[in-house]
Amino acid sequence: MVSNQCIQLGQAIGRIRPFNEKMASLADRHSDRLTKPPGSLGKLERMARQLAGATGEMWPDLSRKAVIVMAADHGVCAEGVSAFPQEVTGQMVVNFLKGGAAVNVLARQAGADVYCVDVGMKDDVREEGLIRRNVKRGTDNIAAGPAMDREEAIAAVMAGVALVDELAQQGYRLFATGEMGIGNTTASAAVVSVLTGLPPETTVGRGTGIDDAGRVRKVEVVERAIAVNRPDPTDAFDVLAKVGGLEIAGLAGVIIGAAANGCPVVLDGYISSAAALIAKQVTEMTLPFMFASHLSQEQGHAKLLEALGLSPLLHLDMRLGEGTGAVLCFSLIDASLRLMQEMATFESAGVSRK
Ligand SMILES: Cc1cc2ncn([C@H]3O[C@H](COP(=O)(O)O)[C@@H](O)[C@H]3O)c2cc1C
Ligand SMILES: O=C(O)c1cccnc1
Repeated sequence: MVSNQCIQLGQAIGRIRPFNEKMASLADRHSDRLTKPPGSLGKLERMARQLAGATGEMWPDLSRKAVIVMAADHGVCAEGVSAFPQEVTGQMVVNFLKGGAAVNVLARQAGADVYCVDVGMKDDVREEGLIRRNVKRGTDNIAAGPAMDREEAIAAVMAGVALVDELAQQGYRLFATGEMGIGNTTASAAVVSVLTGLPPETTVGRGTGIDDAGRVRKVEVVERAIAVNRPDPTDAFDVLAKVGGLEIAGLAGVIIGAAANGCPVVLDGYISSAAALIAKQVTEMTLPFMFASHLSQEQGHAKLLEALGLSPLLHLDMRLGEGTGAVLCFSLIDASLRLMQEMATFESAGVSRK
């Protein structure tokens, strides 16, 4: 039976417009008329091209910006895969809502709003400002069986799509992906291993800072999760349901939703990029809307970005998550658009060229 959620997801995918090559070429042409050697602004120029092609506008107004922090818990924490206890997820969510986390500070600096979503937290947090879209009170332990069922995975994806639809209605045009979920680098590594074929030895990192022995255990846990669940790498929802997480699913939905609304979406670190791999698997049409913000210190992130065909803008040795790296790149996107709009051309400034 095809559920209502599946139909809505199909409709969202159907709304994604293909990359506008004509607008991208116009952006390139304009860029080459500006008072600089062609290509000398590097990725800032390529960004302007991609923004034009993705939005279908030469000068998109991306002044309204939102970072969506999807929060969820992970049953796999029972295997001792994180350096922090599970209750930190809920405690950090309260911190986000009070404005005290790193992502809040960086969002204030970037002129962006933070939206925190309970898509799968274990605790029923009722703090003011929390967007309550709980699909399941934490995943089950992926080392012993599936994280969730397929319907729950699709419902979490749709929670992300629907939220972006709402925010786009309110005028937001630029999104960043963020997350909070103790244990989520383990689920992300499992998703990445299944979808890329890379062994867990390559995709498993230290997350919040586990030691060598902890990492050996984490690799073994991811190997077991894949062996026990046997997810189908050609079926993104099977992968999400068997070895994923509710925030990873929610963020895949945010990415699909952004694309459906013609809005660029800036990816944060490892977990966000794992969600992007899911979105890419659902439809490659999401790819032109994605920007990779930074290269996380988390092992495997470089290979994951390679699998997405994306090149990170920043190398800051960060390994936090929450959306921090993505929000930092909002100012680079603003810079790219501003250069395109405000720089003089060779003609207008009377600067010679051959
Ligand atoms: C205080 C604190 C704030 C955080 N903000 C993001 N994360 C990050 O750490 C978690 C993933 O690492 P692991 O898989 O090792 O648990 C996620 O919640 C992620 O967003 C945090 C972690 C902690 C402890
Ligand atoms: O890259 C990330 O997103 C990350 C890395 C470590 C811990 N939490 C998040």
